[in-house]
Amino acid sequence: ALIVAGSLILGGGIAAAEGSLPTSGSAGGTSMSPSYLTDDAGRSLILRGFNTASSAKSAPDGMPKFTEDDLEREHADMGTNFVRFLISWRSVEPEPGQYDQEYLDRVEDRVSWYAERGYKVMLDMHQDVYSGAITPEGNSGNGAGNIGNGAPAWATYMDGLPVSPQDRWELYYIQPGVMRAFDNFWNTTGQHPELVEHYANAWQAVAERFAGNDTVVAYDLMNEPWGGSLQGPAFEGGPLAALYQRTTNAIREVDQDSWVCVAPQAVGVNQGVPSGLTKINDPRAGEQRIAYCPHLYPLPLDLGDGYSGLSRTLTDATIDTWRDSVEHIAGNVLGGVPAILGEFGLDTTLPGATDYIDRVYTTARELGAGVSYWSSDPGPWGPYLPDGTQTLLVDTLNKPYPRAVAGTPTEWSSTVDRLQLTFTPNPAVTAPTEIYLPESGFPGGVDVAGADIVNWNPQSRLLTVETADDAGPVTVTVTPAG
Ligand SMILES: CN(C)c1ccc(C(=O)NC[C@H]2N[C@H](CO)[C@@H](O)[C@@H]2O)cc1
Repeated sequence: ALIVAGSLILGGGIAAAEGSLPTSGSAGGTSMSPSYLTDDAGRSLILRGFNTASSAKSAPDGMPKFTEDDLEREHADMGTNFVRFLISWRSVEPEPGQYDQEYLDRVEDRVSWYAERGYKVMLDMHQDVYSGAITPEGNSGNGAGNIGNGAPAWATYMDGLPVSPQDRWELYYIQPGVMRAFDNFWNTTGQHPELVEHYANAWQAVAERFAGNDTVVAYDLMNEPWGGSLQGPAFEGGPLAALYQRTTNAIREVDQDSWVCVAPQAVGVNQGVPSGLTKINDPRAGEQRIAYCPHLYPLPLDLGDGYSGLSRTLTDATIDTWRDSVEHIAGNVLGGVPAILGEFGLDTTLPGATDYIDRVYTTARELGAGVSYWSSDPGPWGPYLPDGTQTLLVDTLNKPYPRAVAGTPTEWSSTVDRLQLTFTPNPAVTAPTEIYLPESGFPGGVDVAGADIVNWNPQSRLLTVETADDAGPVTVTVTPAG
């Protein structure tokens, strides 16, 4: 089943995505007690940032149109601490078995921009519609494209099947040539067992470069997977899980510490349909460092009414079922792993946009999930228009949040001028808890109840606090100085 913009199109030869929306309550999941990625000091990370950037999809050099000054502005305006940074298989492995170290140098340069500002980076092996090589006009070079992107041309086997022009980019997914390219990649055809091997080895080459880099905290193995002729649990629990396991094993040969993030299939699950993803085992010693990275794009939002009226009601229902599925997959299926909302976003000019964004961040906060908003690219979806004008997103996102917690957070909430955090300190963590405070709510000094101030830096907007080790759950309340 192909779901696009308010309509459901049943594509021929495709098993409809299985699984029905849970009618009420949890989708069989148990409300998970959130777990978190941690930094080298052992602090629980609460990650807030952007996808950067869609412009990388068609760039010959694989880099986003995003400068260090752009990052400086984002950091100053919103205090973000995370990025889902788009990389591509075509750029990593331009020819079979040849890994482009100059491309990885360019990625490492960008990672250093984030490192200098205290960010964590998740590398996203991005694809949409398999590859730019699915159409001659869409392919600006070895799979760089703005219709499709991701796979290199040499890994794109359409077997001569057609790909005709489509009004909407999403519809290219069910074009015969694209379906075949995916079926060959997943080896559903039995003709190309080598492609998933190349994919896993390309990830190993990336992990080899960043294994010792503390800023790169996670690898998002595949963006919005599409199973071609295979859909739903048969795909997610079959070739998708197999690719994730093979790639995790390959990464762990060179990198024991980064989190491996696995995403469900996009169609259906982005819209709240329960995922059929199955367990991925982490061969590392100690705690499993697998994370779950779903996306959220409620279909009703595309009705054009934005987050208002019936569209809002249906969107809320979607968020509820989506949350149940996240709790079930992250909490039960994958074994109590952290979640990162890898993508969500909307046209900020739509009615109710601020309320929708707030609703999603509240859901993420309750799930203990990180968030990377789609996306930092200039335009009405993002924080800035092409002329640099701020959209409502900047003020909506620029709120206090705990960035790194010296223990396990149990709940937190904030308004522009108040933050409250309850957590159970971890005596093994000696680093202080770090909190971001926007200038709009904290123009001067700060008052802290429930903890001792270690430092307050009005330039970086970072407050650090510490609590007595032997305390049980502590509640820290931060307000502007009286
Ligand atoms: C038919 N298929 C497989 C399909 C259709 C639509 C999307 C989508 O809108 N995804 C949401 C956003 N995510 C990408 C980047 O990852 C953006 O281009 C989309 O707006 C995905 C898959």
